[in-house]
Amino acid sequence: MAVVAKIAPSMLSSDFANLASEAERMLRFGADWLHMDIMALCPQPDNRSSSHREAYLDCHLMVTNPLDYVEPLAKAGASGFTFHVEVAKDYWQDLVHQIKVKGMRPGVALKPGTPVEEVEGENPVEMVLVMTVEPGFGGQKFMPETMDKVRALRKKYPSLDIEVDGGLGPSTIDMAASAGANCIVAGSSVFGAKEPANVISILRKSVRDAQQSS
Ligand SMILES: O=C(CO)[C@H](O)[C@H](O)COP(=O)(O)O
Ligand SMILES: [Fe+2]
Repeated sequence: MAVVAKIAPSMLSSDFANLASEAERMLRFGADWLHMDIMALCPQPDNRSSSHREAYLDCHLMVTNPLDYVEPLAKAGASGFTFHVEVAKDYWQDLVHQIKVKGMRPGVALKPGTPVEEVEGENPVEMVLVMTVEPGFGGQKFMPETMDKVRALRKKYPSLDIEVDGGLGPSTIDMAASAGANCIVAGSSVFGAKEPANVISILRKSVRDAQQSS
């Protein structure tokens, strides 16, 4: 069975002064997940409004000490916990275990220069995030050369969630979708659009079309 398309607007591009209503707006527009880029700020348990308590929070940890975030993020209601393998090379499998124990879905992120071999191991992750820009901020240019990694992962793991993050929008989605990505993070292309719902549906359609023609 094909993996399911998940469209995840990146809240990094949202209006931070109105985070709750921005989240609600995206869910209304058809977002499957809310992508939360965590650098220094960490959501506290009481910060979730009741209206989006059920939303899937796809947390992308861009921190050097992901282990310190397992407990607080679990308490805050994180759904997915994706950390960068580059900062946890010696203990990433143990970290995956701890994330699972806390009831979150573990994911491992790869910077553009990190090979897929870094995430092969005995304690399987539920998602691999292939960064399609250097991590750090929104609005950067998509790097097509990262698609080789998406293709290699999809070939080896037909039912793994493969996420792409950085520079995704209507003009780049077909490259990612045809390479085999099914979880699509999009910040500026969604939040900067006149009609975000249209962009979300274009992204989803591209993933579904690519799956049907593969
Ligand atoms: O992890 C990220 C940057 O490193 C983000 O998810 C970023 O917000 C993506 O934004 P855009 O879609 O505008 O490239
Ligand atoms: Fe991200």
